[in-house]
Amino acid sequence: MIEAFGLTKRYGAKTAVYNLTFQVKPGMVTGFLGPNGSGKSTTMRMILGLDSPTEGIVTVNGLPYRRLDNAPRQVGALLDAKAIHGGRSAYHHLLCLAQLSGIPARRVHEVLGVVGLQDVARKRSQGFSLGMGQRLGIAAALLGDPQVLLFDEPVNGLDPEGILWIRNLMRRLASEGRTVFVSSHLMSEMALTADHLIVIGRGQLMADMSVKDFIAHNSADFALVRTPDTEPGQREKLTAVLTGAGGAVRPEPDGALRVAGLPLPRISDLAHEAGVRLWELSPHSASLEEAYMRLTQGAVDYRSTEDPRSGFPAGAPAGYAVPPQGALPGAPGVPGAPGTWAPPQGAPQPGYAPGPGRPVVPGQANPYAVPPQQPSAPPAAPGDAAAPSPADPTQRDSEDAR
Ligand SMILES: Nc1ncnc2c1ncn2[C@@H]1O[C@H](COP(=O)(O)OP(=O)(O)OP(=O)(O)O)[C@@H](O)[C@H]1O
Repeated sequence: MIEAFGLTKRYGAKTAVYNLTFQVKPGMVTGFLGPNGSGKSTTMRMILGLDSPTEGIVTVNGLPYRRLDNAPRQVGALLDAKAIHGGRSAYHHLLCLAQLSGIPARRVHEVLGVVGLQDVARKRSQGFSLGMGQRLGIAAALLGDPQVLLFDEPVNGLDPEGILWIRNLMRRLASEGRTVFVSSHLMSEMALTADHLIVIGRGQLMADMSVKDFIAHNSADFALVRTPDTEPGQREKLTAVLTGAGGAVRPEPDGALRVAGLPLPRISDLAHEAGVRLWELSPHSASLEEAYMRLTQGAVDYRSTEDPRSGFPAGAPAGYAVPPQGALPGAPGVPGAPGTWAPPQGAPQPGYAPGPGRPVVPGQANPYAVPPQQPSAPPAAPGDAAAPSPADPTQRDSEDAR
């Protein structure tokens, strides 16, 4: 059992965690959710005695971590999977940890098997992929066969198979009666893994309830209603009618209306009576992810803004400029249709910008342009639509530990 009472942590003027009181009970997986910078890692560090609370207290099995007798046998944690001596093999890394806590060497073999790293156990961990590093961190957490386990973002960098494996592992550990506390940004993942949720925003408690209750409170049904785009007055008319009938109506960014509190046949009848034509009337359920976003939207520290692309023309988003129709061999003749043409492989064209998202400015020297290799190819025409972005260069680490 983990118990926090009035837990507060300040770093100078910054309050990272404020007055948190909660319990993490044994026999279940408790998800610890919050946006970036909301104080999850700080809370976990305080639980593990790596940071001292400014105010309040947090205990594990009734005592602050630093007062626990042979703490690694009672509490296991994955905090930062990269915090490993890269020159050591997985086996030696775990053996060192085991020796420090009086854990027998045979346990190292056991946990290597549990996390599926037995075949690479003698390899230096600096060559490990992100997923292998996570597995090694989890092996270290399991080493002392502890009753209490903390995992900070354990699915980071894992592929779908790895995520499923972690989910099953957490559930199994909880079913053995252990206390399992897992932080994540991903509501959707926690909905599948956790029994209970603790949600924080800007360091403060926002929800502490079972996943079942969270779903019951937050996944309200609603209807999406769309009137003809060509008749904007219809949308306003329908909004007034539905609101008057007791519906909660909210405009969606794409022009549809989101209507809660009225059944679909009633919406249809009301629209018919008001003489409003409908292009769409469809049932929906708010996802848990949406409910979580709604809950925490006032507590998000980092918000993106639109990219105004000042000085760049509209319609040339990807760094390719489509030349005039028929100008290049192999280009299908679809003039000006974005996303229908890609340059032939191995033949960069004028105006090609290496890397996604670098637009081309017609009439200006393109600072990213590769010098033309085919002098006969014509320059990009101003206002031409762009072809699709180059392939996403990001690639997942291969997960060779399995
Ligand atoms: N050592 C520190 N010194 C100063 N500020 C800190 C320190 N550690 C954390 N913070 C600040 O405290 C706040 C909470 O950080 P924390 O890392 O606990 O959040 P988090 O929820 O784990 O974020 P993420 O999901 O991005 O990992 C942040 O604003 C962070 O910048």
